[in-house]
Amino acid sequence: MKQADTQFEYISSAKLPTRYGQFIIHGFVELGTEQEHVALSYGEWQEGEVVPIRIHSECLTGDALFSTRCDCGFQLEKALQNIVEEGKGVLLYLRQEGRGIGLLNKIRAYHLQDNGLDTVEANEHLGFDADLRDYRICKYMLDTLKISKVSLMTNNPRKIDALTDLGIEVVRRTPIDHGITADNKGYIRTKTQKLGHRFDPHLLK
Ligand SMILES: Nc1nc2c(ncn2[C@@H]2O[C@H](COP(=O)(O)OP(=O)(O)OP(=O)(O)O)[C@@H](O)[C@H]2O)c(=O)[nH]1
Ligand SMILES: [Zn+2]
Repeated sequence: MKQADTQFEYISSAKLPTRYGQFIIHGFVELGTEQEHVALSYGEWQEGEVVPIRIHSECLTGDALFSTRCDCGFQLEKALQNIVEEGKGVLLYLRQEGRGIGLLNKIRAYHLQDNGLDTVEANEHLGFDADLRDYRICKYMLDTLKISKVSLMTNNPRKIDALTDLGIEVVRRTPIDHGITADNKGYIRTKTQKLGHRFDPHLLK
């Protein structure tokens, strides 16, 4: 599995038993920034087979601290469950906290949202674009795992475009609309209106 790239490097893999099933965790590093990313794989596939995947952007508050301010923690859990139900799949866990602005800037952005700005306005107020995420490492991770065709769990069309531009065939999109709560409905509405996310309008009433 060892392969090198000028920008990314695969480091190592190990068993990762979880509440949902027995995954394997694969570690990667982005050279230069030394940013560390992981992929969790489950089951087996042939080269050229369509594999269910989720690209999950780090959200410490939602993924680890049970926040209901966003839908991330719910989506993370549902993605792992879906993969196990399908019998195979991969979760790419990218360390792009706060859509790329980092944890502390996300807390600054949350503070601005507590005072009335929406998620996009808050980023802009802090001098950032609405979404700074870079998906190039996905191609390297998927190549390492011998995946060229995917069924992608997402509500975000930008992820489909990013993978397609990188040469990964997105054969289908599966919505992942779990975790809509009274605390995050407004945030999700803003994502649909300003960031192009797709949600069933009935879920946001
Ligand atoms: N800057 C900023 N980042 C946020 C905010 N709320 C959540 N995030 C980050 O947004 C990222 C998740 O992005 P989302 O827009 O929820 O979803 P997505 O990954 O684009 O799309 P899906 O695949 O459909 O989940 C994580 O990195 C979170 O930390 C916020 O108010 N401001
Ligand atoms: Zn979140």
